[in-house]
Amino acid sequence: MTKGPVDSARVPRFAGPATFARLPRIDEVERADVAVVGVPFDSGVSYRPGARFGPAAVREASRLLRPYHPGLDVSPFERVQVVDAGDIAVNPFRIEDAIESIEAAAGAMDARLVTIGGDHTIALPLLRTAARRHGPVALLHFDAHLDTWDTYFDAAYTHGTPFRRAVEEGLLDTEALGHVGIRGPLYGKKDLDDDRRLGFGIVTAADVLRRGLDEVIDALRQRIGDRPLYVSVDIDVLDPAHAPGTGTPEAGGLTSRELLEILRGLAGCHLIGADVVEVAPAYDHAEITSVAASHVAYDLVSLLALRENP
Ligand SMILES: N=C(N)NCCCC(=O)O
Ligand SMILES: [Zn+2]
Ligand SMILES: [Zn+2]
Repeated sequence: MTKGPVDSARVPRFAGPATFARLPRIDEVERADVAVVGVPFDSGVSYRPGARFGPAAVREASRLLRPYHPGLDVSPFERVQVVDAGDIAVNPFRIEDAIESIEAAAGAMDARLVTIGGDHTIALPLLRTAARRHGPVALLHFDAHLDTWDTYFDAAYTHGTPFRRAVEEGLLDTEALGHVGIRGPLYGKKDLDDDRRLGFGIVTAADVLRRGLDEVIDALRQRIGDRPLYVSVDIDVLDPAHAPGTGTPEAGGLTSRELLEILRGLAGCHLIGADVVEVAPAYDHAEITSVAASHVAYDLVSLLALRENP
């Protein structure tokens, strides 16, 4: 038996403090299979700040989630024990310190994680934890941006650089790396050459439109196979119409429907962990972005729940 969310037929969903999907806190259960954890950290951003408030906004927006996922035909909270593990509290003034704390805290959690950011810097320590458990992992990275740049103002650890660092540290299986949703101006053509050299394949936002979802999903599944897979979702992969509340918005992005369908197309893959990052509520309107992020997180939890044996 699992302990599920607060019953919204008995306690109105707008009452009480918000845990993700109104799930129990980690201290309310004996063990957890899947934990949703927040990382309120945004000291690695290059433009608009504010993703430190992402975890709280996504939890608020997640009050309306319901326990059965018809697209994947699964009741994730019955199938496995899902909890809200609260926030990892990290140093907002020293990025390297914060990265170490995230790595330590994530490594100490005995559950598969869906992490809510926070800016994209946090993917690096999360990938370190994933690689320590599984060896180099396959990565699907949903984002408008490559995030394989080298440095900003000589800083190596920023939200534009986590995946270059991850390749350099040997955390990723370079046979199985994909970006999805890439678009927008770059600093130069070299950005793409560097990215390719690191091992990444790119499905652009235009590819999603032109090739269509089924073909894109097939190609991604072929590239990943049954390797241990980490999924990192920068909410700016969505068009600013679908996610205005983010720090580095780019026109011409995916719809939330497209993103959710691609995620559902990964059913059965060997997902081992995931994050949803870059929700900056101060730029949001009517919870558009945090609602989208809460559904993305729900789909990721559902994908993890589908595969009971991690
Ligand atoms: N990871 C996100 N969201 N953005 C990276 C943008 C880096 C830049 O300002 O060029
Ligand atoms: Zn981005
Ligand atoms: Zn990013």
